[in-house]
Amino acid sequence: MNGAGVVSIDVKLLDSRLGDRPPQYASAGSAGLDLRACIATAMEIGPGETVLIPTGMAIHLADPGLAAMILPRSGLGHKHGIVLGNLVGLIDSDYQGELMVSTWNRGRNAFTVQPLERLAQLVVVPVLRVAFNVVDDFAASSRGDGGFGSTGRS
Ligand SMILES: O=c1ccn([C@H]2C[C@H](O)[C@@H](COP(=O)(O)OP(=O)(O)OP(=O)(O)O)O2)c(=O)[nH]1
Repeated sequence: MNGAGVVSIDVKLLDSRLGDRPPQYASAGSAGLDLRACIATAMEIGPGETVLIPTGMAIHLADPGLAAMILPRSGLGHKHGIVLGNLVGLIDSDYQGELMVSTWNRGRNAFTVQPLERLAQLVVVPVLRVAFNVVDDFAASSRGDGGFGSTGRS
């Protein structure tokens, strides 16, 4: 991490249309980096259809203490029903292949993705890796095994 709290990540730009500029944060407070649809021509996605769309870039997080998540863009999801077929894409720190966006049209109308359209966003997050300690009983907690609405609706 550099002095500005920024983590340096290796990136390969696989599509010449991206030039030599990797995605940039849109504002000082942005958490996500927009991923573009690196498709040759406009692509119609019918209602209920899911297609795998390449982003033209690969990253190598390298540090097992990092992961990245591909998340939907809220405007596309809310207005057009364009979300992710896997709901969230999890990018492992040792993955070096092209980032792909499983693009699901959960809406009622066809949607046409344009070449280089900003389709989804990438968020890099810290990861805690754990070692499991197998036990017969847990130390008591106030919740115990209550879940799935055990505290009521409101
Ligand atoms: O939306 C996604 C999700 C995953 N990946 C890449 C990065 C990730 O590290 C790799 C494997 O993802 P995951 O472990 O979720 O896939 P899997 O279905 O469990 O396959 P595998 O057996 O390859 O792990 O695929 C993407 O490019 N986009």
